[in-house]
Amino acid sequence: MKNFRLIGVLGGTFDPVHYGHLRIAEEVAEALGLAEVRFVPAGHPPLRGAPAAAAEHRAQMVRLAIAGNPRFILERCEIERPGTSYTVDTLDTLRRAVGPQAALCLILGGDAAARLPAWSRWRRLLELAHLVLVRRPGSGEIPAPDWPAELARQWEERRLDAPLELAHNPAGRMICVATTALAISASSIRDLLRSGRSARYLLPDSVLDYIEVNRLYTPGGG
Ligand SMILES: Nc1ncnc2c1ncn2[C@@H]1O[C@H](COP(=O)(O)OP(=O)(O)OP(=O)(O)O)[C@@H](O)[C@H]1O
Ligand SMILES: O=C(O)c1ccc[n+]([C@@H]2O[C@H](COP(=O)([O-])O)[C@@H](O)[C@H]2O)c1
Repeated sequence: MKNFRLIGVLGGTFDPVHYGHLRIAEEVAEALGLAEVRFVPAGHPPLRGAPAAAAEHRAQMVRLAIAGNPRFILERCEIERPGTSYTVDTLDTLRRAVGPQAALCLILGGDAAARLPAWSRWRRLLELAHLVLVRRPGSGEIPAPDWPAELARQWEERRLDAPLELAHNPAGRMICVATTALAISASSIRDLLRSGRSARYLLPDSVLDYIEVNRLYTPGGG
C-alpha cells in the first residue's frame, strides 16, 4: 500500500497565535505522523471583520511561536496574496507546491468545522486535502448537529477511525483527532490585554514580548 507524506495545514487569523493553536498542531502531528505542519496566517480572513493586528505582525508572532520546532513552518502565501484569503485557493497553491507524493491535512478546530458549509467551495476542499477535525471547548460536537445533510453524508462516507490509513490517500478522507481541551482563544487574549490584564501562560512569552514592544492590543494601539 502506497504511503503519502502527510503535511498538516493550520490556517488561522492568529490574532495572536496561542497555545491552543500550538498544542493542536503538536498533538495532531503526533497522532497522524505528519511530516510537517504549515501555519498559514490569513491576509484577509473571510467571514469575519478585519483582524486587530496587521498581517505582518501576525506572521511575525507565528514565526516566534514556532521557532525551535523543525516540524512547524510559517507559510506566507495568504499574506502575500491580494484579496480575501480563501482556504480553497491556498490548498490549490500548496497542492501544486508539495508534489504528487504528499497529502495535505487541513486542521480545523470545532468552531471552524461547524461553519465549514459557509466556506468558499467547501466541496473542493475535500478534493485537495484530508480534513482533520479537532474538538474545541465551547464549540459543540463533531460532526456538528446542524451540518447540512450533504456534509453529514460526506462525513459518514469519508470518515476514518484509524489514523494510519490517512496516508493511503492523497486527499478526501475526514478524521476527528482527540486533543487536550484548552479553552484559549485569541479574542479572550485580546480582551485581557486591552483591559490591562495578564495573558501570560496562554501564549508563548516571545509572542507576549512582541505584542508589548509593538504595542498591539492596547487601548491606544492596533
Ligand atoms: N483552543 C483551541 N482549541 C482547538 N482549536 C483551536 C483553538 N484555538 C483555535 N483553534 C483553531 O485554530 C484555527 C485558527 O483559529 P484562529 O486563529 O481563528 O484563533 P481563535 O482563537 O479562534 O481566534 P478568535 O478568538 O479571534 O476567533 C481554527 O481552526 C480554530 O478552530
Ligand atoms: O475559505 C473560506 O471560505 C474560509 C471561511 C472562513 C474561514 N476560513 C479559514 O479558516 C481559518 C480560521 O478562520 P477564523 O476566521 O476562525 O480565524 C483561517 O485560515 C481562515 O482563512 C476560510
